[in-house]
Amino acid sequence: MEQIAQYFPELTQAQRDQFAQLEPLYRLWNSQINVISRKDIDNLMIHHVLHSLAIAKVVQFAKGTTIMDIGTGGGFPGIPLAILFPNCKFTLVDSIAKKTKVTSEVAKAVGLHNVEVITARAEDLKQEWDFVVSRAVAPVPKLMAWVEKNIHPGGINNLPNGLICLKGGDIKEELKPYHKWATKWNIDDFFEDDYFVEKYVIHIEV
Ligand SMILES: C[S@@+](CC[C@H](N)C(=O)[O-])C[C@H]1O[C@@H](n2cnc3c(N)ncnc32)[C@H](O)[C@@H]1O
Repeated sequence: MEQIAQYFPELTQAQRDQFAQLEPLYRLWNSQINVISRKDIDNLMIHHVLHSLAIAKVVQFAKGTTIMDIGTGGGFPGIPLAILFPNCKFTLVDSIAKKTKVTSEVAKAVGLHNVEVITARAEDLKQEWDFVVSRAVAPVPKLMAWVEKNIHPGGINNLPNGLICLKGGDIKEELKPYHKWATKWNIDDFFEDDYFVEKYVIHIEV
């Protein structure tokens, strides 16, 4: 928990309590349904929770903003973001029901009233949101092909509505078609752990 508070000192006690609940909850659920690599569960707070929160270092979602997390798996980046932004509405989507079961149970146990969880394929979603967020799901062109229809342009935030994804390694090729609309931030400028070297937050305006 202190690893999170160090970078987000303005957390309320309620949010600190919610973040602190994540580790025991994910340990319990992950022993039944694998949503995080078993080798990585000891690194939950840095590799999964803090990594998800890198998005909050590039955009402070305003009250009422709607956000969809596509391919949320066990709830990343959606669950940590929903704790951090209690006045925004999050829809967490994955095509695999076993994974959305874990996400729903964690959201319920933590008392997140700003989260709905849907089992569906991205391609079939009809609803619209301000932002779509995503980690480790598909290359940017594929993500955009799936979800561009679900993002309405404009918005009330410091970044225009669009796709925000967490990416790593060499992403030059996948960003090429979007170079006019994409912005990239190095996560190791925000957080000190070596895990964040060559990891990026990417925003693409619609
Ligand atoms: C590698 S996991 C990443 C999970 C989570 N975002 C994370 O970072 O821990 C990729 C997830 O994307 C989901 N997924 C892949 N294609 C999808 C699609 N077309 N629609 C919805 N979910 C999809 C998979 O079911 C899987 O749970």
